[in-house]
Amino acid sequence: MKRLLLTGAAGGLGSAMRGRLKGLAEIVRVSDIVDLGPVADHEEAVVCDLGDHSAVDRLVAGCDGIIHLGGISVEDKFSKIMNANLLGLYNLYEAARANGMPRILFASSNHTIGFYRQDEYLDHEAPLRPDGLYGVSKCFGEALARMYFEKFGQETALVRIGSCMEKPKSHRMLSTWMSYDDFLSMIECVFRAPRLGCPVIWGCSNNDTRWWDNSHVSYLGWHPRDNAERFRGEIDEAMPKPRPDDPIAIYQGGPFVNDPIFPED
Ligand SMILES: NC(=O)C1=CN([C@@H]2O[C@H](COP(=O)(O)OP(=O)(O)OC[C@H]3O[C@@H](n4cnc5c(N)ncnc54)[C@H](O)[C@@H]3O)[C@@H](O)[C@H]2O)C=CC1
Ligand SMILES: O=C(O)[C@H]1OC(=O)[C@H](O)[C@@H](O)[C@@H]1O
Repeated sequence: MKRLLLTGAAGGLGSAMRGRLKGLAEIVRVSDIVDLGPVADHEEAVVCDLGDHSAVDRLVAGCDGIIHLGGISVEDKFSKIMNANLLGLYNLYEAARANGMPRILFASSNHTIGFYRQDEYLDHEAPLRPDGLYGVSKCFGEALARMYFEKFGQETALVRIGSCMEKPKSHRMLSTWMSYDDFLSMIECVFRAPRLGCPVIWGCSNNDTRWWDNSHVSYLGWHPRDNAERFRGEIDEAMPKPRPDDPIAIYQGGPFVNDPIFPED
């Protein structure tokens, strides 16, 4: 691919993935609302608010693929979520429609289904059960992407990321963790597949205690290799196991189920 757009490139996951995308495209266009730091030879940097329609149109122009990580990534005031995750998504899909419909990988979240219990095993057809306004915004993103697929043929991978970070940080994340290497191999599969469609993909590694079934996307050939189980001893030593009646230990969304609705100023 000639030019791949990475939004949210200054964030936690964006900064971790940024350097790993070099082999995927000749140019990686990295974007965020904040400064992007030093720019490598194969990169071009664009500072842009996802809520700005014409700026997003310029951002997407000339791109052959989009990894969309930008947005509010935890529970927050609705006004903040609305700009980045609702208006921002609409702007991104309209820009894609106007610019040749590049394939999109959308960073959705396990918080679309956070109110399922940890003893339930889900497939992609499980009805949505978001655990907060942030989760609702990811449900919106998935629905918007689906509509652009049905109406216009725009392809998107709806990646319900569990916990993508260097290593799991809690007992819950022994189930939800996805390693950076596994995310990278998923990205490669998504952009190399001859046909993608608009599937939900559960974003977790090959964890012994995972809760999600990806068999419906076996056609993508993604085989996550890491397993959070190797961190169990470390987690057991670092923190007590939550009590079984603690919502953190009951619900797939973990601590997010306890978040309040944050008031506007
Ligand atoms: N890291 C994880 O385990 C998970 C991440 N995700 C999703 O993956 C994406 C990346 O996650 P993280 O890197 O952890 O989050 P993060 O909060 O570190 O990064 C998000 C980036 O989006 C940028 N951003 C926020 N509002 C913006 C706007 N209006 N215009 C342009 N950029 C804006 C922020 O400046 C930030 O750099 C997010 O969409 C998040 O919802 C979903 C599930 C789990
Ligand atoms: O559930 C989780 O662990 C993750 O889910 C998310 O959607 C968040 O963006 C991330 O900050 C959390 O760590």
